[in-house]
Order: sequence, then C-alpha cells, then structure tokens
Amino acid sequence: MALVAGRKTFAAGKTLLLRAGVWLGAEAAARGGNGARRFVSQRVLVESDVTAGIATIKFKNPPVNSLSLEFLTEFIICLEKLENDKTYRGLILTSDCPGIFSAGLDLREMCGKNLAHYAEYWRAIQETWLKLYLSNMVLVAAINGASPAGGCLMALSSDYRVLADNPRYRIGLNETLLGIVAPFWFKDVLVNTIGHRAAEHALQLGLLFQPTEALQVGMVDQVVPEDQVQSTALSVMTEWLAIPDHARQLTKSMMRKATADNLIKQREADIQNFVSFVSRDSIQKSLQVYLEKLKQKKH
Ligand SMILES: CCCCC/C=C\C/C=C\CC/C=C/CC(=O)SCCNC(=O)CCNC(=O)[C@H](O)C(C)(C)COP(=O)(O)OP(=O)(O)OC[C@H]1O[C@@H](n2cnc3c(N)ncnc32)[C@H](O)[C@@H]1OP(=O)(O)O
Repeated sequence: MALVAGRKTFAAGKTLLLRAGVWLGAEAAARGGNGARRFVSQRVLVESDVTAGIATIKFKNPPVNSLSLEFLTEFIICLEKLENDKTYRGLILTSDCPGIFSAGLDLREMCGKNLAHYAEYWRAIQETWLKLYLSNMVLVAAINGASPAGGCLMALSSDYRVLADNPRYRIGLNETLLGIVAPFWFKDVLVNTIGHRAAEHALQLGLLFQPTEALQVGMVDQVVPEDQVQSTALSVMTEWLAIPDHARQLTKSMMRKATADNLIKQREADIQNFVSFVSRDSIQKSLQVYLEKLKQKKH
C-alpha cells in the first residue's frame, strides 16, 4: 500500500500529503491547554491525552465501521503517526458508531472488483494487522459494539480486551458462515488467545460469542456494563503503563514475533492465495448472497 511519499485523495476530496508516514496535509489538529489533543480525519478520530501519554482511536466509518480501503488507509496513517511520536505509550481502540465496534472486512471490496484491487486490498489488511499486532504501544480494545471477523481480529491484536455487556455485541471469527475461510494468520491469533481446541471449534462453526461466552472462552479479558467500557479501558491502561516500556515491549515482541514472522515471510504468497480464492465464481456468489441477505434483513 502507498504508505510512501505520495498523495492520496479521499472521497470527500480531501487531499493528504504523506511522507514517510507523517501526515502533513489537511488535518484538523487542535491542542487544548490541558494537554488534550484531537486529530480529525474523515473516518478515524484520534483523541489524546499528552500528559498521560495515551491516545484513543475511534473508528468512524458509518454505518458499521467496515474496513474499507479508505478506512484502512486513514487508520494506518494515524497509527504510524502515534507510533512514531514517542509521546504516546498507550492506545485505546474503540468505536464512534453506536452498537458496532467493526463489521470486519468491507464485503464490497471483495465483490465484483478486479484482481489488482483484491491484491491492493489484501495488502492493506495485512499491513493494518502487522502494525497493530507489533505495536510498541500498549493496545487496549474498548469493544463497544458487535465485532465479527476482521473486527474481532483487530480486538484480538490488542493486548487487552474490555467488552460491553450487551448480548447484541457478539464477537468471533465467523468467516465460514460467509462461505469463506479465515486466513492462517487470523487463525494463529485466535489460537494464541483461546487455545487450539476452542479455536478449532469456533473457526469451523464460525461462532460469534455473546459477552459472557466470550469471557468464558478467553476471547475477551473483561465484560463490563456498557457505560463503563471506556473508564475500565483507561484504568487497565494505567496499570499496564506502570510497567517499564523497554521490558514490556521486549516481552511483547518475544511473545508475538513468531506469529507475525509467519505472515511476513510469505506475504506475497498470502496475497496471491487471497486473490485466487476470492475471485473464484463460487466465492463471489457466496459473498453476494451474504451481502444481499444483510441488505434484505431490514425489509
Ligand atoms: C483453501 C484456500 C484458502 C485460501 C484462503 C485465503 C484467503 C482467505 C480468503 C478470504 C478471507 C477474507 C476474510 C474476511 C474477514 C471478514 O472480516 S469478512 C466480513 C465479515 N463480516 C460480517 O459477517 C458482518 C456482517 N454484518 C453484520 O453482521 C451486521 O451488519 C452487523 C455488523 C452486526 C450490524 O448489524 P446492523 O443491524 O446494525 O446493521 P445492518 O446489518 O443493517 O448493516 C447496515 C449496512 O451495512 C452493510 N454492511 C454490514 N456489514 C458489512 C460489511 N462487512 N461490509 C460491507 N457492508 C456491510 C449492510 O449491508 C447494510 O447496508 P445497506 O443495506 O446498504 O444499508
């Protein structure tokens, strides 16, 4: 993906200049007297408390925070910006869309497009995951809504997960329900989190867990009343930030490197696999039927 010097124009006609991951262009940034900063991009809202060294990224891609290519591009830029700014030691991931953390990959990016588009999209998905999973910051997911598939992967890539106690907020890797297969690195992250047997069960059946079940299986670390998700995430963050960075970061890297390397060493092959899988007629048909079902749900 074009995270090099270059120019990208987003749907609203807003032009951003990117140079080595630094956002130089039309970004609204304001700094309050209390150390609070707020960066606004179209689909990603970043709030930060400079004094505490904590930033919060709020996904803002309505209606369902699907991981469109445009969303991913903005998200990666924000993440790089925070990662490179040593002010920030902790990052909270949450949603600005009521009731939805993220609906996962944008199905419209995987349907009816050309092969080059599928390859570009998959590279952006890989890039997002690698940046999240290997972040030096402490990542806490404040999951304030439904979190299927790619949404679940984002949460699983954090260091700690707090889920709002609402039975509608289901979380899991439900790919098989769409007639597709979770990639090996989604599977690896799930296995690392809930263990092999539970992951095998969850993946084959495409299970979406309600909060109490998610807690029981170990997919999330805490379930709290909805109005306490953000405050709980903040107090967990404070606990984690009490650990010296260098020791915690080296430990995180030691725990995660092998899983990340597994993808890094075969990124191009993984892209080719995705492209040839998703462009099959049968897979295109399954995805279209699934999208149609979602659309008709309301009527
Ligand atoms: C052997 C070889 C193997 C090789 C393997 C190689 C590679 C692997 C190949 C493929 C793997 C690809 C991995 C994919 C992971 C994913 O993330 S797939 C996406 C899965 N996501 C879902 O299933 C979520 C679907 N959505 C929902 O369940 C619900 O929408 C919701 C999130 C629970 C919200 O419900 P709510 O009632 O509030 O909203 P609506 O359902 O009415 O939706 C509103 C609106 O949004 C559209 N929409 C919903 N989800 C998506 C989405 N993921 N992408 C795009 N659009 C979405 C929905 O259609 C509605 O649209 P509208 O009718 O036009 O308003």
